[in-house]
Amino acid sequence: MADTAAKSSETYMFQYKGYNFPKDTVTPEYIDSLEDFEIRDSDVFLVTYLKSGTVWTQQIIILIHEEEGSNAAESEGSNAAESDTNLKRMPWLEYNLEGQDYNMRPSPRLFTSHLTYNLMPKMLKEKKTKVIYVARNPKDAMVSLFHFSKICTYMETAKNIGDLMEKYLSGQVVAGSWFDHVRGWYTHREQLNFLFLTYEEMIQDLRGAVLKMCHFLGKRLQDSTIDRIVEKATFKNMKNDPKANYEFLPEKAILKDNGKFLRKGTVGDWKNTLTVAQSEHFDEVYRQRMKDLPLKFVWDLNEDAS
Ligand SMILES: Nc1ncnc2c1ncn2[C@@H]1O[C@H](COP(=O)(O)OS(=O)(=O)O)[C@@H](OP(=O)(O)O)[C@H]1O
Repeated sequence: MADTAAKSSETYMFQYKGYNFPKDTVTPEYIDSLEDFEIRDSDVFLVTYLKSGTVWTQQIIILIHEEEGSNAAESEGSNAAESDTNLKRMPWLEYNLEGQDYNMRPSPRLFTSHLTYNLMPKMLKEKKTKVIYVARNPKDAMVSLFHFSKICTYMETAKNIGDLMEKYLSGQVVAGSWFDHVRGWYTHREQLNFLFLTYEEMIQDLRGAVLKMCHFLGKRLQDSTIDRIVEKATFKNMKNDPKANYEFLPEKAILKDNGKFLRKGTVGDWKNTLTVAQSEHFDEVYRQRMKDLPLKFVWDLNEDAS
């Protein structure tokens, strides 16, 4: 057994305020400091649970803001911060990997976060700050995590999907429970300036999702600009986009064994991974945990949301 697999979960993460942080990436003091982090009306937060389409939506939000500048001129793209990676342009609130002083960033500041609602800056609900929350059906998010755990240096490598599933369903993985994350954000949506999207609707209608985001962000872009954003956000193009594919991260920070952040980008890959019994067990837990939330997900592109 590989060294990494033999290590226990505690070697890789620590629990703080109900959330599981990867070890050595952040301190409790920094997380505490976020409570009073000064939010601006013009800030935009993208919030997701792990493996739910974060870097994809991040690319779209960045492009919407950059292309806005080039809209009138109908140019071939924006020159704004062209050399910067998406990580630099839209950093994680909780993992300040670039060591930026967030207070010094010019508006509008774009942030990414995997945090739960209760860990976010408390000013969030007092401001007009825009929050885009993207959720993915949890079977696919778990399968994505399963593969990611094999290439991610800050995570315990999953022994097998059954073992990961037990941990996933009880929230003993990085970022804690999918159920708690979605519930925490969804139930506070009316107190926030909030757009809820799903990974699956982005797969089914990427242009429609880009338009929804433009509308929410108050950006009126020309059709040709929207087309350009959609094109730059396709799986194929993002995979080859060095500023968006996260292959720029040094191995010690995240990816090992030449692992790819953009793996498959589909809906329903769980069907290739879970046994029928595992899937039924997942469904049972899902039914219990979600029974009072009016959320529906697409689990298979040939079926309606349920
Ligand atoms: N453009 C595009 N189109 C479709 N799918 C995409 C795209 N970009 C990223 N992805 C897929 O999103 C999954 C990674 O999720 P996250 O970005 O949330 O990962 S992370 O939590 O920030 O580590 C991961 O899903 P899986 O392929 O199922 O593993 C990525 O492939």
